[in-house]
Amino acid sequence: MSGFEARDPFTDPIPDSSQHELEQNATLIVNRNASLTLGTDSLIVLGSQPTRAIPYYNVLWAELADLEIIIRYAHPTAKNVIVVAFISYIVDKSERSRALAWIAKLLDSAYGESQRCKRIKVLVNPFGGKGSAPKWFARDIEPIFLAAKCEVNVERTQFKGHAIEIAEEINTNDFDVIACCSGDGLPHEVFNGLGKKPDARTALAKLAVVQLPCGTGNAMSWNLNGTDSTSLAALAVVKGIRTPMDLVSITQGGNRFLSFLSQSFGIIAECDLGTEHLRWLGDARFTYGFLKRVIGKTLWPCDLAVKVEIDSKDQIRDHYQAEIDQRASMEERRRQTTLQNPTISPRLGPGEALPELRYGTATDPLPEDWHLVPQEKMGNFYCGNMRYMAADMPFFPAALPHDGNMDLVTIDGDISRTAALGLFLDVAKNRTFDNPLFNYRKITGYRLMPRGKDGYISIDGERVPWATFQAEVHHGLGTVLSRNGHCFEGPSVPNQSTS
Ligand SMILES: Nc1ncnc2c1ncn2[C@@H]1O[C@H](COP(=O)(O)OP(=O)(O)OP(=O)(O)O)[C@@H](O)[C@H]1O
Repeated sequence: MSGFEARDPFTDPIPDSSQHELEQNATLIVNRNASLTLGTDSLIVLGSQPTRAIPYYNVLWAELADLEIIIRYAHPTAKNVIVVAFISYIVDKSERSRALAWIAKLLDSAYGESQRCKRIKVLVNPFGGKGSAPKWFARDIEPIFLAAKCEVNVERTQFKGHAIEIAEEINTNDFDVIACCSGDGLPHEVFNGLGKKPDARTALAKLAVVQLPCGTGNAMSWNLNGTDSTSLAALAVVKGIRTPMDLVSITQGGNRFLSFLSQSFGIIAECDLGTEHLRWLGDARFTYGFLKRVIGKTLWPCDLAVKVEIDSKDQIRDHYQAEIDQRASMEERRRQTTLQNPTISPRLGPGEALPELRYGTATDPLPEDWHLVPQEKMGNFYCGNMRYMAADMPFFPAALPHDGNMDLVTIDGDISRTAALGLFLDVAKNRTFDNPLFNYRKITGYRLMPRGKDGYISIDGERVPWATFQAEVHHGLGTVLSRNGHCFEGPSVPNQSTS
């Protein structure tokens, strides 16, 4: 995947000689022929054969046991696999206090603003990954958590909806993270379980929800961990930075629930949910469903009202850049809400249930400035809260974790088959944003009324009834862990028009 590879943590080169001119106290002599030096991006192990650089990102833990210094780290054994490895040396008795100070510095560099020793509630879907999730957790994930001194409490989900109950009942003081060894279904349930708590806002601000990719759809992990490798994702969670994330309230009939990923109506929903019987085809079932409907030029007429915030692509580009440029101030804000001493984001009052709905529910009269517009030619209605919808599907390149907006893409269903196919193929190459057929808006709410008897509406990949629904975004209501603390992984909105 472009964008991710450039930041591969294992490509850190051994520094050149100028970088060896480091402060004296950065180096710990561990025996006559060996030394450990804190370099710019890596721990440099001199005296081992050959000289090695271990990127700080890979350092899991370091400690002094009596006079033995032990450093555990993630060692790559293949492009997408890491395992726990360690080095150990005996330090001289006279060096003991210097060694302790050196270890403290190493851990500062290894963790930066990421919380150490996270307390993680792990939920394992025994059916995730065609039944492999429990094995993958034990083999690829748990050893990394334990080597990083995380506290781990594991529970297998027993039935559909169990994760909602677990999250609703969890004591928010006992954990820092809820990690889902699953596809995208379990995180959806966990956000909703936390949302049912009487103090939902506090719970959603305190507990970071993460995914350890064990499903077929692992969009959350692609967005936040930049991978669907279980071991790399485990390391990303260990090193993950708490990041507020917008969540979306969906109302339909008398129900209200949360969406963290996407809502779709039209070709995407049909390809996802309408091809379940073709699961044996693997990922190809989506392509098959897509081609079938493109060839048929299927339309999904509906009525749609949208609360648009930004509708020009140039302005969306500027908005995206401005949010990215604010990184320092976001980090500052996050520092004030570190997990060790959690306080609630200034936008949220502590101890309260889910926020009031600004725009009412799907059954209320439409807000005054909203207008239902008939959409006779709707082909694809796709509203996203994250960048990736699946591996190599960065459908929403301008999506940001907490800009207080949803990203809406609509595409007419009567465009030529060649154009539709071109758009589909261009998503993976991140070349759709400037295509005039790819209608892209930043929005804060919408109501969609489907027409016809029946069809598919997908919320976070789950089917909901074929009936009017309404969505509105809540700025920074949830919390996740991300690699960089401020944006999703992968290619972002192109700098300038590519069309
Ligand atoms: N023990 C269980 N028995 C039956 N269903 C379960 C069990 N545990 C979890 N589930 C259900 O499995 C679904 C979630 O699966 P998962 O999170 O792996 O996401 P998914 O995206 O649906 O999976 P996949 O990506 O493999 O298609 C949820 O609906 C959840 O309630």
